[in-house]
Amino acid sequence: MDSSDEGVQRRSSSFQPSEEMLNLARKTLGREKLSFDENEKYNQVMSSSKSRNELRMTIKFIEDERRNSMFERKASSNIDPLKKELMEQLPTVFVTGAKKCGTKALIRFFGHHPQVIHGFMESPYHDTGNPTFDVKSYLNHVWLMWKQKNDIVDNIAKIHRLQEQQKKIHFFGKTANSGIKKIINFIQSEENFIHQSYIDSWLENLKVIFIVCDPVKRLLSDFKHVMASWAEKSHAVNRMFLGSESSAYPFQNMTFNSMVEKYLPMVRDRQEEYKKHKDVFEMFGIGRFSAVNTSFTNGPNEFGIYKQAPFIFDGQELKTQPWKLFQRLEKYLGVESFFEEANFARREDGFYCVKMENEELDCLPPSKGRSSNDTELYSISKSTQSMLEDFYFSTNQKVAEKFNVSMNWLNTS
Ligand SMILES: Nc1ncnc2c1ncn2[C@@H]1O[C@H](COP(=O)(O)OS(=O)(=O)O)[C@@H](OP(=O)(O)O)[C@H]1O
Repeated sequence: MDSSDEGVQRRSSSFQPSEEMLNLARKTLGREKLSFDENEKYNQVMSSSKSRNELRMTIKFIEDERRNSMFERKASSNIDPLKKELMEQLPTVFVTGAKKCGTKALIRFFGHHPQVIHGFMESPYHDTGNPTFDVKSYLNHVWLMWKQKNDIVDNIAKIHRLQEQQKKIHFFGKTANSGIKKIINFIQSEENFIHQSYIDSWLENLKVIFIVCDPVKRLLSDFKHVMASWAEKSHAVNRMFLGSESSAYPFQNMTFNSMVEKYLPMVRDRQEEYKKHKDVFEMFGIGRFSAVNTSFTNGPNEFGIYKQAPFIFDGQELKTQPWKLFQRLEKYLGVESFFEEANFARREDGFYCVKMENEELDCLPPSKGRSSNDTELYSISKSTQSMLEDFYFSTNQKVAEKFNVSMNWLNTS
């Protein structure tokens, strides 16, 4: 049995659904018609919250197994992840930060810099509990990014050009902070997994860009995306089978104000109760940016596991004067000057896009940038605003002071 098999074994042992539940869950996922007996069973399951939850866990169990086998196929694909060339392709700049603050816009637009390579996909670290397998899968994935070619990027050609000109290459990856830590811990503790000299110099030079943004607007954006996917996926399995109070869609019938009114007091004052709603817990928690404090500092000149200070900025800057932000970022990375106002143009709804050499615009897909279509559902009352501002104030202020980040929203309260 190789190490990846061990991972699958470990994953499967925690929850073992019954054959009957598996059958029901498979049919549910495949939207297959149920026989009379199965239908009876299904109604029985749905009438009790305990067995409904078991069905939900069984569906998740099947989905996890499918995903794991997909990773396994990837990890054992024709590229040997242990090959030196591949191993030495870890991102040299990680783009991370709070969800919905603009990580995609940053990586895609800054990727037009002549010294930057980025892929047209995220580089998530999937934690299956088997770090050897997970890091191999990660390496495979970044290898695909490294050599990607489409209408907008041609990485191989760009890499060749940079090598010929003997210019430094910066390889951008969009990976969550927790994943970055796991990768670093693994390659440091696993002797000879990747050449030690490579690891040492990689870590010494590794740069991290962390995006924050107004936590109230961020929360609203998260809320909108959940609501939109709820509306768009009316036939989604979750929606059909998980009942109105499911943890996947706990606020489907609420406005933003009523959602905050219900859940914020739980987050703040009644954490035990709140733990039942893990997804919502995370949704509120992200805007505290506590990951910045825990990841980057052990003291004024130490940055935790990182050797270099992070570049932290307010994602709002991507919407106002992105070229100014990009010029600061060029300095931080030590790359040649490239971006100026003329590299940008606004799309119809006001969001910026990058103007490419052929004059065409490179914009984010329309699903990004929904902030403009406000409705009653998404309005923020004064009391919601001030409750949320109070909730986020002190943790945000700490980050602003320690890392000298300008956070305009802190001055309004
Ligand atoms: N130029 C441009 N085009 C489109 N969108 C832009 C741009 N600049 C910043 N943004 C903002 O990015 C928000 C999405 O952030 P993320 O990419 O971090 O979201 S995600 O967490 O990866 O899903 C997205 O949030 P919403 O407006 O709520 O969709 C945008 O506000």
